Amino acid sequence: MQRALAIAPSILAADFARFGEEVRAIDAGGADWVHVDVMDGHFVPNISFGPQVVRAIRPHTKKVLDVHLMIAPADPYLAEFAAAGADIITVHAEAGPHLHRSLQAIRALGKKAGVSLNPGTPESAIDYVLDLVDLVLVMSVNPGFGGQAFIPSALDKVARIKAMIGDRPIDLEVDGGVTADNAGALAKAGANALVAGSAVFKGGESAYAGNIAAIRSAAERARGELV
Ligand SMILES: O=C(CO)[C@H](O)[C@H](O)COP(=O)(O)O
Ligand SMILES: [Fe+2]
Repeated sequence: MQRALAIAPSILAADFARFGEEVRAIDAGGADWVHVDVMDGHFVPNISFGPQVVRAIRPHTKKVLDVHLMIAPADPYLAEFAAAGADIITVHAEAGPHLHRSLQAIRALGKKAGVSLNPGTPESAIDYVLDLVDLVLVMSVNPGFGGQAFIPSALDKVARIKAMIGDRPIDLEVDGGVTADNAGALAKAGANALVAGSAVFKGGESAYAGNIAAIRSAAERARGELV
C-alpha cells in the first residue's frame, strides 16, 4: 500500500511581504502540505524566519504545516514551533549530537517527528531512530537556499531509504530542485512527499495551481495512479 502523495510548496520561494495571501493561494491551488523552511545563519549560510512566521501563517490554511528546521541547536525551539502550529517538525541529523532525544521531544509535544539528511550524509545516520520518526526528508540540494539544481545522487538515496523503511508508516520526502521533470523518477524511487519552491512559485499567482498539478501528475503517473 503506497503512502498518500503530498505536494508541499516551500514558502521560501513566496513573496515574504505577502505570506498570508501566498499561503492561501497555494492552498487553493491544490497544495497538500505547506513547507516552511527555518534557517538560522549558523547551521546553514542563510537566515529565513522563525516561529512567529509559523504562527502568522497558521490561520491562513488548514493544510499540514511541514516545518523544516535548518537550525542548530534545534531542541530549545521545538516547543515554540509546536505551539505556533507546526504539524510536522523536522530536524537535521547533522544539527546536534542527540538526534534520538530531539525526535522523542517532538513526539512528546504531540507532533509528527521528521529527520532530514544533507546530501553528504549517509542513510546509516538514521538506522537507530526509524522507530521514532514519522518522516524522513532527503535533501537533494545543500540546504540554505531555494532555486538550486537537483543533486542526482539523491535518487539512489531515496530508493535505499525506502527499502530501510519497509512497511513502517513513514513519509519519505525530497527537498531541493524538485520539478515536474524529476518528480516521476522520485516517486518511482519511493518518495511520496515532494517539496517544491521555485517550481511552484513561478509565473505569478495564476500559475500556482498548474505548477502544482504538473508535479502531481508526473508523480501520479510514476505511481501508477494515472494512465
Ligand atoms: O529546504 C530548502 C532549502 O534548504 C527548500 O525547501 C528548498 O530549497 C526548496 O526550494 P527549491 O524547490 O527552489 O529548490
Ligand atoms: Fe526545505
